[in-house]
Amino acid sequence: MFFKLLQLVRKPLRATRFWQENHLILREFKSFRWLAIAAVCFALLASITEGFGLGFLLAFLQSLTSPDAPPVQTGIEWFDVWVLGVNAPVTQRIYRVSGLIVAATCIRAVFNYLAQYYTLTSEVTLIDRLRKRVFEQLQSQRLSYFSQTRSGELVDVLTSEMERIRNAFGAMSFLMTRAFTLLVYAIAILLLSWQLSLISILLFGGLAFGFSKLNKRVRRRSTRTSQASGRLTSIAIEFINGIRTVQAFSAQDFERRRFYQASTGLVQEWKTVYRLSCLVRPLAEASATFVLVGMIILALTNRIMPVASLLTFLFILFRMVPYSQDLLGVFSHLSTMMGSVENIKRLLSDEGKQFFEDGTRSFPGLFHGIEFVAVDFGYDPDHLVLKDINLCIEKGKTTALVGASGSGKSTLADLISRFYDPTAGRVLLDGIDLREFEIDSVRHRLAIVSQDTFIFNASVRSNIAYGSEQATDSEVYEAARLANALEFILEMPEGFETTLGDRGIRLSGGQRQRIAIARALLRNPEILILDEATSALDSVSERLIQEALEKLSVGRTVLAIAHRLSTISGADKIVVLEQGRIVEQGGYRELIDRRDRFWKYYQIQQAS
Ligand SMILES: Nc1ncnc2c1ncn2[C@@H]1O[C@H](COP(=O)(O)OP(=O)(O)OP(=O)(O)O)[C@@H](O)[C@H]1O
Repeated sequence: MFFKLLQLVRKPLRATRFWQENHLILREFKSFRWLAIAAVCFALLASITEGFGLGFLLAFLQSLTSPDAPPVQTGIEWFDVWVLGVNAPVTQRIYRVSGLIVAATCIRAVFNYLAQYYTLTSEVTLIDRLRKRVFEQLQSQRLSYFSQTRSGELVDVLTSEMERIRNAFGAMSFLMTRAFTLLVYAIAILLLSWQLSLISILLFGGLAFGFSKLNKRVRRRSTRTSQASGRLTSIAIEFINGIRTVQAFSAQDFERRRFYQASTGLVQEWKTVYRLSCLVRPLAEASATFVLVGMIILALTNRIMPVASLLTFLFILFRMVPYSQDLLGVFSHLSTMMGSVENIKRLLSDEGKQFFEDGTRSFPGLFHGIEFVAVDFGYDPDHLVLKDINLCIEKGKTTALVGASGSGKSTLADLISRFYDPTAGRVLLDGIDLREFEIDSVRHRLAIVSQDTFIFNASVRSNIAYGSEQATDSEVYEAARLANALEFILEMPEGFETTLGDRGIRLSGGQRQRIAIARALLRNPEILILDEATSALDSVSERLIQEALEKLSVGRTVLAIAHRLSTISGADKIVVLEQGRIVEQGGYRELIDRRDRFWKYYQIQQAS
């Protein structure tokens, strides 16, 4: 009694835990619950119709084997008399029952069709919702999240893992329909002979228990296949994205080894899973046949029931066996999907993630300037990249950042766009903390022309109008003209409609940069961040770009990160960074005359 009570309490607890563990996925059902309910209802109706079919089959067999015995009846008088024809001659009864069997099969087929349709529709809707949620989650992550996570793993979750979840959902709905039908079968055999049913349930229950242990082992191994698959995708994506570097450094062999190793590793993991999961079906088949044969012998030797009932009983049992096998097979298949479920849950979960906290003020535009007050910053808080930065970037002026590679110039610029927040200190826009502003209102007035401008696999026009979708064709044309990009764009086969290929692979470095300048010009930004390309350009490209940048900078607040000191001779203020600290600042001539840090850089560049 005590144990029964304990079990009653434990069941809802287990259901609650299941909900808690999977609510990130399960809550998505809300949006398509009617579809799911329709699927369940039709599956249920199909199973009930199957039950009727079995009743008709019993009546059919009875009429054949014992024509004189009273036929099985439903107890509903009008149905028994008018439809089953219990009072009619035996041949007519056989015809009627045959017709009923055909009708039940047809109706069941219709219900099955509807159940399957609604299930599949629910399936794709669930995946659509999950994919969008994962995407939203990624959108709300800080930039630091992406530098800590391998892009391949994220892509893997958005593509293959989603596909596996879709399979899992399909398997679950299959499980549900099979379970309904099995329930109907169980009721039917119980009605035919509860003793024989009890023996079958005990024996089959024992088998199912044994197989659930096997499934648990499969589940544990499957998590490792998901990890291995993520690793493989990561390597593939890195290889494709870095193909220029791979070829330039003749690193094909290294990449091949890395890829082959990961691929073979994945195969090994799958092999281990398959070794276990493939055991389930044949083992189940063999043991079930053994049990069934035993039962037939038992029923025949002990004459437990009339022949028609025994035939129906066995017919149902024979149908139950593959259904139960399917059920077990699906369980083990589901077990292999648990790794994917865990990966998606990890992405959807908020735990351990730092979300971007947006401000509430709308940024009205810059009136005085941007100020850094005692700013410290470190990608990892124990290792500061910027230390005690105090700096004023005046409105309408050009401020240039100079310093050795790795001194923190790009990082400092990134703090203005709020890609990162200071570890200590504040960045102020007209005296107000940047964190108080709605970031979109700030970014709308800001443009970045950086070393690694991303070119999308879209037309030249879409690339220039990226982020300014409302721009007219003539505005795009004008921006391209001002950016000195018009000439090479018009030379392309389809002009502005030419597709640029993955990451702008069809463009030269200088052309890419001019597209970036046109993109910035179109935004007409108040604040401009220029991260000069470190890669050397030919002198014509350099002059064209410099000219375009000068046009772009007119009347704007500019923060320029310079590698070539010649490009910043016109800057209003030059700031020299060394190991994350400002070591010198002032006008170009003033710093040259001071003959200190900036002068040293100047000397080095002059010499080279
Ligand atoms: N996403 C990141 N995660 C961790 N560390 C980073 C990241 N980006 C840059 N760093 C580190 O921060 C330091 C400053 O880098 P930053 O890119 O700001 O220098 P920089 O002066 O702009 O260099 P360069 O002139 O070569 O572009 C470097 O030590 C760099 O390794």
